[in-house]
Amino acid sequence: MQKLDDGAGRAAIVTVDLSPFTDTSLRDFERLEAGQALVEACHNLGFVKITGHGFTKEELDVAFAWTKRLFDLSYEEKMTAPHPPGPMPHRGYSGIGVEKIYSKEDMENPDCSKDVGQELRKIMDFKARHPLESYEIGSEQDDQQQNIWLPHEVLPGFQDYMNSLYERLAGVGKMILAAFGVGLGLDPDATTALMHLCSERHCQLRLLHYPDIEREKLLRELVARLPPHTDWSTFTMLFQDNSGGLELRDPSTQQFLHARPEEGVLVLNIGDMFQRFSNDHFVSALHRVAVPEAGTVSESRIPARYSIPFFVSPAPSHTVETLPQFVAPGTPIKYAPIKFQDYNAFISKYQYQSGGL
Ligand SMILES: O=C(O)CCC(=O)C(=O)O
Ligand SMILES: [Fe+2]
Repeated sequence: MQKLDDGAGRAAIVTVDLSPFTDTSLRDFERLEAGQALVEACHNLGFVKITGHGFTKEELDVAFAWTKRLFDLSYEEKMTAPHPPGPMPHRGYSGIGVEKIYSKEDMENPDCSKDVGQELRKIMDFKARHPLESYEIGSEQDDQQQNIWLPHEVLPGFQDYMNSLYERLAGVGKMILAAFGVGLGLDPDATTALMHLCSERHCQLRLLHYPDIEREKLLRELVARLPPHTDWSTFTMLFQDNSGGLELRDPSTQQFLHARPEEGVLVLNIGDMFQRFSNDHFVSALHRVAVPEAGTVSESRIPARYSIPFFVSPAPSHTVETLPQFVAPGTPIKYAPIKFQDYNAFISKYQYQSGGL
């Protein structure tokens, strides 16, 4: 484990090496040490950088090359796999509309008022305007939502590659969850409950492209590529290119820390399900994608950014309950049990506003 300085004297995002869980030559005490470092980092901040996850630099280059190939297609080609209107199924391509400019106020006070009608209008507005495009992919074995693929001739090999990437990432998700179990010192029953937080058939792979932005637009107060939100999965594993901009909030200081891109490093943030399961031992991390301040940009455009988040999630029918180990007289239970699909239904009306799953 090493501590990194973010360069501005702020608290560092810890990096944990999980190779003891991928390298079979390593021993139990090394696994224990790595698992404990993971638990400690996520307890303190709600997010962590991870190495030793099993993906090589070359494999990540291939994943980003496919992602770029997808978004380089014409709009008409991408729209041969359109995300249907409404939240379900959450699959296929969502395009860029007219840009939404986020004010500093939007960034600091994401509005989640109770008026659903008004919220839905805002969501439509957000969807139509936010300056990014995405492609959502699930497991081919998902019994609730079917994938929406481009016709083979539009991008030959894309479907097969993305299916294999999904499978690999689901495996990494399971491995990381197991590492949490080791770090927490869970008994077998508690470990079984923990492992339900990752259903390999119900996770979600997202490909994201934030187009390049003219400096002029920055000057007109564009301050976010993605406004602050939490993810409502168990945790999110994210690979990013070297453009930068992902920031996660340190809950003790309320400061956003920049997850500076580093080759081969995966950024993990805790999601709402893990927060409920752990009774706030791990807190769902507020995060956003920022753009540089206009005054600091000398080029006429800031470059495009690509990222690949993978949302590790329980099965929709799974009821997420707080583990008794996290409840004590001083820390009473905070969350009622909830089915993941009910939580999703409740929260998905804010989907495009919150940018989550
Ligand atoms: O692009 C990123 O770095 C963040 C993406 C994200 O937070 C999300 O898709 O929920
Ligand atoms: Fe997110």
